[in-house]
Amino acid sequence: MELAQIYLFIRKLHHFAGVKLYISFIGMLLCSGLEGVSILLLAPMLNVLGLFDSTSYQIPYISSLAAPLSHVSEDYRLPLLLALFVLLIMIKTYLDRVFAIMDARIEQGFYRQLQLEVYQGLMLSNWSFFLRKRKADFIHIATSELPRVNYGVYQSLNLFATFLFTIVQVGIAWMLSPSLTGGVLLCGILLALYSRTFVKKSRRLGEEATKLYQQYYAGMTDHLNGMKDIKSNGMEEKHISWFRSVCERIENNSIVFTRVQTTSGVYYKLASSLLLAGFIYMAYAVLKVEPAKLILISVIFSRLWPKFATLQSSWERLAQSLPAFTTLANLLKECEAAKELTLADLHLDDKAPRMTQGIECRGLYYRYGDNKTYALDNINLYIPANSMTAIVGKSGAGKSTLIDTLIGMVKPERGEVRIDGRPLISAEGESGNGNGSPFAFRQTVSYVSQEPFLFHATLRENLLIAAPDASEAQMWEALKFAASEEFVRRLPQGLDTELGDRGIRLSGGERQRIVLARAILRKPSVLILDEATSSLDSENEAHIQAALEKLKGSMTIIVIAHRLSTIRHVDQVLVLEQGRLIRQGGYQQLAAESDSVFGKLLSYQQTGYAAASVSSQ
Ligand SMILES: Nc1ncnc2c1ncn2[C@@H]1O[C@H](COP(=O)(O)OP(=O)(O)OP(=O)(O)O)[C@@H](O)[C@H]1O
Repeated sequence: MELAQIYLFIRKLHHFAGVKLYISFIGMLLCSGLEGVSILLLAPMLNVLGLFDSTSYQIPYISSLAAPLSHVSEDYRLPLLLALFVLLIMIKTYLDRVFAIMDARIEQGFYRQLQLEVYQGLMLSNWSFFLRKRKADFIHIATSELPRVNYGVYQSLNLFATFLFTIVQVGIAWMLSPSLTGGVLLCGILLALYSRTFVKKSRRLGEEATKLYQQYYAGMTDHLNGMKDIKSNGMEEKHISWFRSVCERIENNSIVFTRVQTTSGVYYKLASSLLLAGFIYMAYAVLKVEPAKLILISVIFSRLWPKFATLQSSWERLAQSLPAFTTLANLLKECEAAKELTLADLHLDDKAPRMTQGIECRGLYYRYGDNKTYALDNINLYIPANSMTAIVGKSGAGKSTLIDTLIGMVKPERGEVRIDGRPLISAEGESGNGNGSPFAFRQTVSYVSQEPFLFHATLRENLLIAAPDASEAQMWEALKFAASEEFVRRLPQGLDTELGDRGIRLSGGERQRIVLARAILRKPSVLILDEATSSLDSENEAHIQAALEKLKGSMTIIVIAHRLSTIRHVDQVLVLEQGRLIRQGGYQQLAAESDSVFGKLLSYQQTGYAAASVSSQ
C-alpha cells in the first residue's frame, strides 16, 4: 500500500490539529487503559468470590492490586470492588464522550480545511491547467473523493489507536496468562496473514469505485450541460440507460465490498468460536487447568479477539479508500505545479496602473498541449493604449488564443508580452508579483468571452460581482450602454430579478448585453469583446457599436469580430490566419486590398449577406 500518501494527509492533519491531536491520542490510550484496569479488577473480584486464588498463580500485579483489600472487612470487599468497577466504567464512558466530541471537531475541521485547500488550489491555478482538465473531475474529487480521504485519515488514526489499544490489552492479558495470550496472538497473526487477500480485494474495489464515481460525475455534468441538445434531439433514453448502467455498477461495487468485509468478518467469528473451543478443551483436557483460569481465558479471549477483527476491517476500509488518497494527492500536486498566484497576492489589492502606452507582443509562439501545429506562430504586434483594435480571421485562426496570451492567461512557448514596455508574461516566466503581474493587470481588464457567463443570482448581484461599489445609478448607466435598460425595466423585479442557472431565464442576446454592462461597470483600462455582439439583432448591435464609439479614447478596446461590418470604426485591424498575423492596418486600407484575405472576407460577407437578403425577400 502506498503508505506515503496516507502519511502525507496525516501530516496535514497534524499540521491542522497540532497539540489537540496528541491530546486526542492520549485520551484514546487513557480510555483503553481504564478498560484494561477494569479487566484486572476481575481477578480480585473472582478472588473475593472464592473462584480464583490469585496468589497461587503468582500473577504479577494482581496480588499487589488485591493487597489493600486485605485491610477491608470481607463483607465490604465485593461491594467495594463492584463500586470501583462501575466508577471506572463511568469515568471511561465520560472520557469517551469528551474525546469523541473533540475528535469530531478535529475531523470536521480537517475536512473543511481539505475542502478549502482543494478549492483554493483550483482558484490559484493558471488557465492552462483548466484547459487540460475536465471540469467534472473536480466535482468528483470535491464531492466524492474528499469525504473518502477524510474518512480514510480517520480510519488510519483509528487503526493506529486500536493497535495501541490492542497492545495495552495484550500486555494486560500477558500479565494474567502469557501462554494463553501468546496462543491468541499467534492465531490472530496467522489469520491476519491469511486475510491479506481481503485487503487486496478491498483496494481493487476502491480503485473501481473511484473510476465509477468519476464516470458518474462526468456523465451527470455533461448531460446537465447539454440538456437542451439531449431534449431537442430526443436522446433521453440513451442517456437514461447509460446512467442506469453506471448506477448498477456502483451498486454492485458497494455490494461486493460489503461481501468482502462480511466474509472476513465471518472468518474471524468462526475462528473465534473454534479457537475458544480449542483453548478451553486444551486447557481442561490436556493442560488440566482449573475452572477459575478457564474463566480468565474466556475473558481474555472475548476482549482481545474483537480487537483483531476490528483491526482487520479497518485495514480493509482503509485499503478501499486509498485510491481516493492517490486521486486527491495528485490533484493537489498538479494544482501546486500550475499555481500562478498565492493567497497573499489576492489580498494585496495591488491593481496594475491603467495602461498608458500599449500592449506589445514579441515573437509569440503557442501550442495547445502536444499539438504539432502552432495556435500562435511568431506574432509581433503593437496595440496602442486607448485605441480600438479588431482581430479578424477564420474560425480556428487563433484569435481567442491571442487574447488569452495578451492578458497573461496562457504562457507562450516562445516570445513575450509587454505592457507599457514592462514584461507581463514570457516563455521564461511571468514578470513576478506586485502590480506588474498578469493577475494585477487582469484586474484592470474586462473580458467578455464567447460564452457569456452569469451566476445563478439576481441581476444586481451579477453586476456587483464585477464592481462591488457601483451605485444604482452607475448600474443603470452601464445597462443603458449595453442597450439593456429597456428590457431590464420590463423584468418582473427589475434589478432584483433572479437570472436562473447561468442566466437561463434570459435570451442569448440579453445575456450578452448584461455581461457587457458588467464589463463596462468595472471601468476597465482594457475592454476585450470576443464575439460579444454575435447574438444581437442589428438594432441592438448598432446601438452597442455607437456606445463603443463613445468609449473610444477613454480605454483600450479590442474586439474579435466575425461580422466585419461591425468594425468599420476601429483604428487598426489585425488579420490572423492559421496562427499567423498576416496583415495589420486600418480598416479602409485593408478593405481596399480586394485580393487580400481581409478584402476577400469582406467581399464574401457583403455578397453573402446580399444574397441572403435577396433570397429572404
Ligand atoms: N483547449 C484547446 N485544446 C487544444 N486545441 C485548442 C484548444 N483551444 C483551441 N485550440 C486550437 O487552437 C487553434 C486556435 O483556436 P482559437 O480558439 O484561438 O481560434 P479562434 O480564431 O478564436 O476561433 P473561433 O473564431 O472559432 O472562436 C484552433 O486550431 C483550435 O483547434
